[in-house]
Amino acid sequence: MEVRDLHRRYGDYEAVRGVSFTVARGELFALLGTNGAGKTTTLEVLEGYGPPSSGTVRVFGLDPYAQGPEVRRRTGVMLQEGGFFKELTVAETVDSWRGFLTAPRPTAEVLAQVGLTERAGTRVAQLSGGERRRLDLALAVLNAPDLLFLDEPTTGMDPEARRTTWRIVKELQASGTTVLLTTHYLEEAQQLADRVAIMDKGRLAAVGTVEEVLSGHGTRITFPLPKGVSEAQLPQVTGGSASVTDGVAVYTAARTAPALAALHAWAAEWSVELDGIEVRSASLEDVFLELAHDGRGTDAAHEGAGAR
Ligand SMILES: Nc1ncnc2c1ncn2[C@@H]1O[C@H](COP(=O)(O)OP(=O)(O)OP(=O)(O)O)[C@@H](O)[C@H]1O
Repeated sequence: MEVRDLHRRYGDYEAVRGVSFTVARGELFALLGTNGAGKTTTLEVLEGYGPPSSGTVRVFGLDPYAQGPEVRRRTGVMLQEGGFFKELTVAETVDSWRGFLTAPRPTAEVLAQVGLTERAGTRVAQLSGGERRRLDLALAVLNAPDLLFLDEPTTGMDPEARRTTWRIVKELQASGTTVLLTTHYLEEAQQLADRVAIMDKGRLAAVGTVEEVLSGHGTRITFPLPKGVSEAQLPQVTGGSASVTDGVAVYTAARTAPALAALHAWAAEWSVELDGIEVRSASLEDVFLELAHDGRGTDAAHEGAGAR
C-alpha cells in the first residue's frame, strides 16, 4: 500500500493535507491521531470510497478508486459503525453477508476465529457492544482478505474484550494478512503495530516503528513535589525541562544520569527527600500529547525519521 502526498478536501475544508506513507505486505500499521485528524478520511481513500483531491494512492499496485472491484475482492473493511439487522442471529448475519462474496469462508470457521461460536444463535440485538464489534470483524474477514482495514476496532470494549480482539488481530497478521488500523488507544498501537503514524490536523507528525517515534523524546523523571517546595524552586537540569502537574514534578531529560545527579544534589542542598521518584522512557502517549498539544504536524515528516 502506497500513499504519496495525499490531499483530500470536503468543499473548502482540507481534511488531509499531504500525507505519505507505505505499508509492506504482512505489516501491521497503525494510524493514530486526535479527533478529526483525518484518519478515517485517509482510510476511505485507501478503501476506494472516494478519490484523492490530489496525490496518489496504490493498493496492491492498483488505484482503489478506479479499480475498486479488483481491490475490494482482496480487502476486508471493518468500519467504525457496522449496520446490522438486529432481528437476525449472528450466524444468519454472516450467512446473508456470504451471499455478496464470490469466495466466502464457511460461517462456522469465521465465527470460531472471532470467538463468537457460542453466540451463533443469538440475535444481534442481544449482543454486547464488544460482541457486535467482533461480528463486524467476522464480516471483514469473511473473504479471507490479503489486506484488512480496521477503523477503531476496539472502541467501547472493556479491557478483556479488547485483549481478545488484539489476540485475533495478531493471529490474522501471523497468517499473513496486512492490517491498517486506526485507533485512539496508544496501548493498542504499542501492542499490535509494526509501525505507527501520528496524524494531526490532516498531516503526519511522526512515522516509524514505536522505537523510532519515541527516540529523541528522552526520559521522564517524576516525583511528588516535596512539602514546602514550590515549582519555581525546582532545579534546572541540563538538556531537560520541568513542569508540575497535580503536585507531581515531571522532568523530560535528554540524558538520564546527569539529570538524576542534579536532582540528588539539589535534594541534599534543600534537605528534602525525593520519595516516590520514578524514571522511565517516554511512552507513545507522552509523544502523542506533545505533538498534539503543540500542533507540530509538518509537511516535512518522512518515514523512518521518527518524530521532530
Ligand atoms: N463528509 C464530510 N464532509 C465534510 N467534512 C468532513 C466529512 N468527513 C469528515 N469531515 C471532516 O474532516 C475532518 C477529518 O475527519 P476524519 O473523520 O477523517 O477524522 P478522524 O481522524 O477519523 O477523526 P475521529 O478520530 O474523530 O474518527 C474532520 O474535521 C471532519 O469534520
